[in-house]
Amino acid sequence: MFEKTTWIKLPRNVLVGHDVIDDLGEAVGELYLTGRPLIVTSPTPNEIAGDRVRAQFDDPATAVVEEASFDAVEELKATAEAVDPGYLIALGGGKPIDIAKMAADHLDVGFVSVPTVASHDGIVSGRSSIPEGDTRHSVAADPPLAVVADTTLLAEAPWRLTTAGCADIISNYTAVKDWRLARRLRNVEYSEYAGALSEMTAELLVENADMIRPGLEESAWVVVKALVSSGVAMSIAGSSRPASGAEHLISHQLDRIAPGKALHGHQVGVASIMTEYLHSGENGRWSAIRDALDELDAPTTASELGIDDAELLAALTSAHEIRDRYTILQGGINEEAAIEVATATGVIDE
Ligand SMILES: NC(=O)C1=CN([C@@H]2O[C@H](COP(=O)(O)OP(=O)(O)OC[C@H]3O[C@@H](n4cnc5c(N)ncnc54)[C@H](OP(=O)(O)O)[C@@H]3O)[C@@H](O)[C@H]2O)C=CC1
Ligand SMILES: O=C(CO)COP(=O)(O)O
Ligand SMILES: [Zn+2]
Repeated sequence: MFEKTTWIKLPRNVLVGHDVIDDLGEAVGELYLTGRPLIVTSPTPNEIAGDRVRAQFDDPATAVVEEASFDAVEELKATAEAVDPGYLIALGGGKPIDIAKMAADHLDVGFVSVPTVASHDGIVSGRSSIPEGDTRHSVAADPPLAVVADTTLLAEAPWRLTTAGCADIISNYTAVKDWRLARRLRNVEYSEYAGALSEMTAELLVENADMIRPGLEESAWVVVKALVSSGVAMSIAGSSRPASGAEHLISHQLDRIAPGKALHGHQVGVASIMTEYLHSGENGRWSAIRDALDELDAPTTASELGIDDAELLAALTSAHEIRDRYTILQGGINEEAAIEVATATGVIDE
């Protein structure tokens, strides 16, 4: 008997464009939500756009979060108990969006994502990534009911955050390769639809790389649409598999070994150059991934990440230990092989 059930949760309204933050009230109105909103933001986005958001709602409450942590989620839930919101609006980068996403899930209310930076695909996905001690937990939660991404604001945000978003998308190439490998060798459930969407998203971004430049609204548009697509691929898959393979394992290890040194997207981009080499060898597409990252001003070496060679090699050789996810690094890579891949790809100097 056919017993599979598919349950795909996706945003209902996705609004991307010039000054669309002023249409947030209308976009939320179409969701038939009731009650007052609790706006979850962090200091800079609150300063930049908080008043524009608040002006569109009756009796909004605001919570400003300073850090991404499980304590911050609990504090937000306590604030929500006091203000009794009908739904949450997350305004900012990954930090307030992840916290609001997780708190909304616990409170059983909806949330709307209003990203002010295009730094990674978590701004639209159904996953929160919350650090705890030297570990990072990737927690499943419902994706946003709506995403309102104002390209005017996103184009003005720091360029390095946008290049990190681009690199997070480019890493989808190797994430999908790892997923297919896991299907072949471990019979892991695989979605052709999600895999193809994720790969096509990376392809489109690379094809448009020459028009992704600082300060250009068109660039913000291309990047945020790619992030939305990647989030949709994860929602279809019901996991982060289409966008997170061995390159993400290496990045998660770097977060433990060298915390705070580089952005998530930049780490997964550099790691992706190496995992592509491991998949396809010296004549594979690793140099195309490196060139695409370079064209987008994203780092391609450990030193550009601000990470020293020993830290990179430690992350590479221990990445397989942190999660039960079959990838090209299954069983681990030894020190000699790690040096070989890192030097052959130019990630560390010979
Ligand atoms: N869910 C997922 O799948 C993933 C989640 N993450 C999580 O996301 C977080 C990192 O994401 P990131 O977006 O970098 O986080 P932040 O929310 O910390 O934003 C990055 C920085 O940009 C500032 N900022 C926000 N908007 C603007 C703007 N328009 N102009 C200028 N500055 C702005 C913030 O200011 P301020 O300091 O005032 O907030 C902050 O300093 C981490 O907590 C990480 O764990 C990472 C990868 C994947
Ligand atoms: O960053 C992500 C996808 O780009 C989320 O992946 P993780 O599940 O590894 O946290
Ligand atoms: Zn990522």
